[in-house]
Amino acid sequence: MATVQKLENEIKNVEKELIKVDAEMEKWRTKQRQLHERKTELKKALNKLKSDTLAKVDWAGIKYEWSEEVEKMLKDVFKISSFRPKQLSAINSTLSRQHTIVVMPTGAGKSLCYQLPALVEPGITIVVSPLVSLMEDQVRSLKNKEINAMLMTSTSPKEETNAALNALKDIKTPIKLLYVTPERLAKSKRFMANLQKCFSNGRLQRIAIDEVHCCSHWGHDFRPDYKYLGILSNMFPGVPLLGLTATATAHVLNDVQKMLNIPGCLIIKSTFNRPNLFYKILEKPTSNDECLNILEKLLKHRYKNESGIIYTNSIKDAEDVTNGLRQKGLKVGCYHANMEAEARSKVHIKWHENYYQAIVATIAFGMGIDKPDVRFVIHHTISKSMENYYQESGRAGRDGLRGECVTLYRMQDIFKVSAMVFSSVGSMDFLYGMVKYCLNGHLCRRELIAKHFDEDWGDSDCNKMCDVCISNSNVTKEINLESHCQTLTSIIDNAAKQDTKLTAQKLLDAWFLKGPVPLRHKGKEPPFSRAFAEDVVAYLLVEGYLTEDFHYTAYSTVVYLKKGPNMEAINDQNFTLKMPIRKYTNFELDRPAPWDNVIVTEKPDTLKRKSDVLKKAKKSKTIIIDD
Ligand SMILES: Nc1ncnc2c1ncn2[C@@H]1O[C@H](COP(=O)(O)OP(=O)(O)OP(=O)(O)O)[C@@H](O)[C@H]1O
Repeated sequence: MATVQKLENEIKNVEKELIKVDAEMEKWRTKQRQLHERKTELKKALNKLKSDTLAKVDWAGIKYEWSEEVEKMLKDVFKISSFRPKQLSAINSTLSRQHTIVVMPTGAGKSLCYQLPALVEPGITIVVSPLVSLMEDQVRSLKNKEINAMLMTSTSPKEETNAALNALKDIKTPIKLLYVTPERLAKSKRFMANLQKCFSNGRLQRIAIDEVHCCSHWGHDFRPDYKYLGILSNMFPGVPLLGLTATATAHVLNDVQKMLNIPGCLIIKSTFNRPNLFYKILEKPTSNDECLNILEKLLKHRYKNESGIIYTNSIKDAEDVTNGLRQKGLKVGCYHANMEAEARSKVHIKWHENYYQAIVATIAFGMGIDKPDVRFVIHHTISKSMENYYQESGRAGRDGLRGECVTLYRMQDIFKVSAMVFSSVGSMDFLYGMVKYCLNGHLCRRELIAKHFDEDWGDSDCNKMCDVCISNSNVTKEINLESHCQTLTSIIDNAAKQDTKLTAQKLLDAWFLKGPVPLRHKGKEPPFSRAFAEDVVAYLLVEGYLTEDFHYTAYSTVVYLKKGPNMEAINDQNFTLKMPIRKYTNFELDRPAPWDNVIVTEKPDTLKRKSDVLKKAKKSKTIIIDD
């Protein structure tokens, strides 16, 4: 008969067994996780190999049965004398029925890559586009070229929707391109049924997906509706998909291929270097008035009579800066998401027609800006990622003439942005990428941008078109941060003992022996300015020696600083940490920018466009042709 003792012993034995089983299971779970990770890595490597192999084909160099027709259409219909880099490769690959993703910077001419093939073959090209105004612009411009194109959105009048739906079924329709929003494409049963009909009639030529990065959570513009597009490759076998984007990071491209179900597809990537853009980081003053003074000088002198954009990171800032500049007699318009569509459109038009010298906008002013003569893009606050920065600053100089991209940077803005973005996945890494770009004072800014887009910069030349290269300094000075890390650690630990959290400003105060006495450290003041100390704090943050700690209050999010995971290393005997020292280079606010330093980004054989550029560059003295 079981005794209490016996049962208790057995329970103990079972518990011991369970511990063993748990340990064993944990081992297998780890093994399972590792295998999954390895499988994902291998799949990625396989897809990359497939993409790389396809990319080795000389798509532009081969003569195809359609080559003559393509050349003829280019000249006769589009009135363009020659292709820009990678356009012909993209056209030939999609006409060869390859699933292709085209990655080109803004304004490089992605639309031609699907508009021209649409005319070479019978049937219809579907163009999925996220923005109605963009679609309207394109359809208008196609109609001007006497190309039959239509659009279908949720707000299209009934007759237009019916006409578009009929065009899909009608084998005699003259329609060559049909633009649709992603939700129309996948959510409207009627549309899908007619598209199926178009496919079975052999008339579904290809599906172009503009702004294809919207498929990816990692993109700067994720749109949930894009996820429906994953069904297309299975539903319409043999119909090539052509994704187009200006976003080139490996993460995004990988995601897009996965979402569209076209792993290992051909990726055609053109360079992200915009040789005509000058990049500059400008020290942002602490007071709003001083900041407005800088903007005033820039608009009244450096950018006198020139057109541009000032990006802010909040609606309030956009309104304040607009009002501030208006009080100084400048003609600027304000643009943000809280305005009615009609008011936004009015501001856009006034800017387009150069009534406003500048538009002061949040990032709501984004896709579809096609003003060629934007001479300056000023970031009043840093962007939330390099990706965003490239897109936003890239709106300058679309005509190939000099454009200036000026970013006002100061440490405090990091926290303004992080408090807004910290809850979304990966956002802090994106933001820190942007901060690293601002803190950089020794590498060419173009090189950093190229690295961000996984592009090989090699020995390419910036032509002194960034503040780092113009400074002419080849020597990088560094500062040792070990002792400063010790001091900051002691301040943070001491505050924690007193149950006090430190914002960046409080941390700096304590470091400079200011603020509440109990929080100050026992040593000396740092041997440099507060502005330099801000750089040190920002550097330690982006390198993981400090970390942000977010706390909600009723009205806002407060950002405190605490020790980051890498701060542990200060206890190692061999710990060293050096920070490259940067200086803000000279930048004349009171004199016109050197507009005569013109860089023509076109290939020399694009004569028409080059001559356009030359005509516009009345003031030009130096023309550098980029071959
Ligand atoms: N080969 C070419 N030669 C001269 N001009 C061209 C060529 N290809 C396109 N363009 C012109 O360049 C301008 C920009 O083209 P497009 O709008 O297609 O750019 P995009 O890459 O789609 O830019 P975004 O990403 O901003 O939409 C258009 O005015 C277009 O007519």
